[in-house]
Amino acid sequence: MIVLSGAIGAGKSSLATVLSEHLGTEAFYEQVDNNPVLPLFYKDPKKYAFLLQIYFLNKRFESIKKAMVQDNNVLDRSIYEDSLFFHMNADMGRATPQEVKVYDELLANMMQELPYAAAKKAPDLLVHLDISYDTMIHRIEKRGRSYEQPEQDPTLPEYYKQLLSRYDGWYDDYDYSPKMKIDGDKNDFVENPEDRQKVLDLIDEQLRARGTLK
Ligand SMILES: Nc1ncnc2c1ncn2[C@@H]1O[C@H](COP(=O)(O)OP(=O)(O)OP(=O)(O)O)[C@@H](O)[C@H]1O
Ligand SMILES: Nc1nc(=O)c2ncn([C@H]3C[C@H](O)[C@@H](CO)O3)c2[nH]1
Repeated sequence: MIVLSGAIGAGKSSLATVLSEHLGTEAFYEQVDNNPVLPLFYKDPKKYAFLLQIYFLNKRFESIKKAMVQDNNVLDRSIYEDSLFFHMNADMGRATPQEVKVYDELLANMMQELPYAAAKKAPDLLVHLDISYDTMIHRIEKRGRSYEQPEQDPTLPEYYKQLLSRYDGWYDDYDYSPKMKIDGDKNDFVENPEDRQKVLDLIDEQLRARGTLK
């Protein structure tokens, strides 16, 4: 299983589609448009942060179990980033220490079950999409989910900045699997065929080195 990571609008879903088509495997997408809790969270984060996190954790675990049955299936966000999101929200006062404790223990418990529920415990490769703040805002606007737009909520730019800054340390510390970084500012794998090929070649190279691509 290949897992993608990156901040909001980094291009994970887009790359999941491109990469899974290239490899002839299946992509598993985060529950967004059909997620009943996400708009509630953006409207009232303090009330819904914990519920949203449990929702994502449950869906992510379900996707991992399905994705891990075949080499090179692509998951468009890692379970480890959910924890990054939640701890940031908790630090902002949107979850209680008790909720954090319950979440952390539930996550640890579920991760222990993973080798029994799925074929492996960790991904074969993490592909991180690195983007700047300007790119993040531009992509969020381009995609146009109403509840994510800064004009809906003046605190969102600060939320996005904090999220991005936490991602730097998160990637450096990530050691559950081999990892690689793609410059998501410079490589337009959505519209530019040359950039797309370049990114696919970089990923193929890593997969060959790991023996999951012949
Ligand atoms: N490398 C890229 N170059 C140019 N545009 C891109 C690139 N990657 C994604 N986009 C565009 O940016 C927007 C967000 O992309 P996408 O939905 O794939 O991001 P995401 O990381 O899955 O976001 P989220 O975390 O919110 O689900 C889309 O409009 C997409 O077409
Ligand atoms: N609070 C919170 N915790 C998560 O684990 C999490 N995972 C994703 N998201 C939000 C970001 C995008 O708006 C949207 C799509 O990625 O969902 C999250 N929000």
